[in-house]
Amino acid sequence: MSDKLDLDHLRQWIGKTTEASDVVTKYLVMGLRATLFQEIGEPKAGDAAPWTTHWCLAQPVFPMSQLGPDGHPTRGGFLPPVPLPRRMWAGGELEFFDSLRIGDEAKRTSKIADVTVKSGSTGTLCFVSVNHEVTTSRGLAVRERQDIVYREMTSTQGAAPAKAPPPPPVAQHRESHVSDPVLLFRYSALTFNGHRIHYDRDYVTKVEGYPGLIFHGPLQASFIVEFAARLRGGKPPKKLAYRGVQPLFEGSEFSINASDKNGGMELWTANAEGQPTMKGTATW
Ligand SMILES: C/C(=C\C(=O)SCCNC(=O)CCNC(=O)[C@H](O)C(C)(C)COP(=O)(O)OP(=O)(O)OC[C@H]1O[C@@H](n2cnc3c(N)ncnc32)[C@H](O)[C@@H]1OP(=O)(O)O)C(=O)O
Repeated sequence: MSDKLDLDHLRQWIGKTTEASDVVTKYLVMGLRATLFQEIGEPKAGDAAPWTTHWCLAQPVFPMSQLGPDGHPTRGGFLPPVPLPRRMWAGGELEFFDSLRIGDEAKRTSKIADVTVKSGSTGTLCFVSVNHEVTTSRGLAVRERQDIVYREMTSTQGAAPAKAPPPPPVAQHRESHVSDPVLLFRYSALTFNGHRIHYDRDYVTKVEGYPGLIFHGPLQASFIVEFAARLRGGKPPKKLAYRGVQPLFEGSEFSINASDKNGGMELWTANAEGQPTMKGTATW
């Protein structure tokens, strides 16, 4: 475990809150629909936005001088100053109560819920969980827990996997697309997310040691939510718990998969080899 991690200090951030609000616009909805491979249409005031539109709203805006080396705002403001260099979106839980609609003013309240340190197969991991609630004039729209993970640099990060992966799972429902850097750029722009691992190939390969640009966790979760809702006649899951299990890299086919289970669904995104990259369990 990293000796630089002062968990007692980092846990002083638990309970810290912040609020922000934003308006759902027609062009945001069109841009997100296009990025999620949906029909763009000509949306008008009052029309429902994609279910995870809240991730595009009221994102933190900082001057360039206050960004860290990874392109995110310097840590130690709302988020604790975790001294591990590689940030990832680990997973979370989403609950949907109402759609966001064009013209809505949405208010998000956020609270640091937990900070923990674990020892993973890839080294020391520091998880920061943030609870968010998004409301409109009609009431609560989305409640979520977002888990961010910070990883250390390891000398083996570029190494080949130690053992062969299991056979890929077979899905009852499957949709596939081809990814490219434009898709990732579009999602970074829609979410005002400056994280370099999504668009700066030199940085992601030479500094963070991954083999290529990385799909955003929330983009994969958005595909999962929209796929689940489509398979259930437009109704989003009441609850989706999801976890990124390995990075999904640019430049190849990827798929969104679902199988019915216990009245709900198991859903996952998968890479070109069919191996899951994000797994979720949805209930209605
Ligand atoms: C936006 C945005 C950033 C991004 O979008 S980054 C891209 C999306 N995210 C990913 O691609 C993450 C994919 N996942 C991984 O690379 C690995 O799963 C990860 C997170 C590095 C962990 O792998 P390990 O093999 O090191 O971990 P273990 O499986 O050995 O587990 C150790 C303990 O940690 C818990 N854990 C593991 N993964 C998760 C997870 N995703 N969420 C929550 N907890 C996790 C696991 O249960 C073990 O816990 P124990 O209590 O059992 O010890 C942006 O930055 O804005």
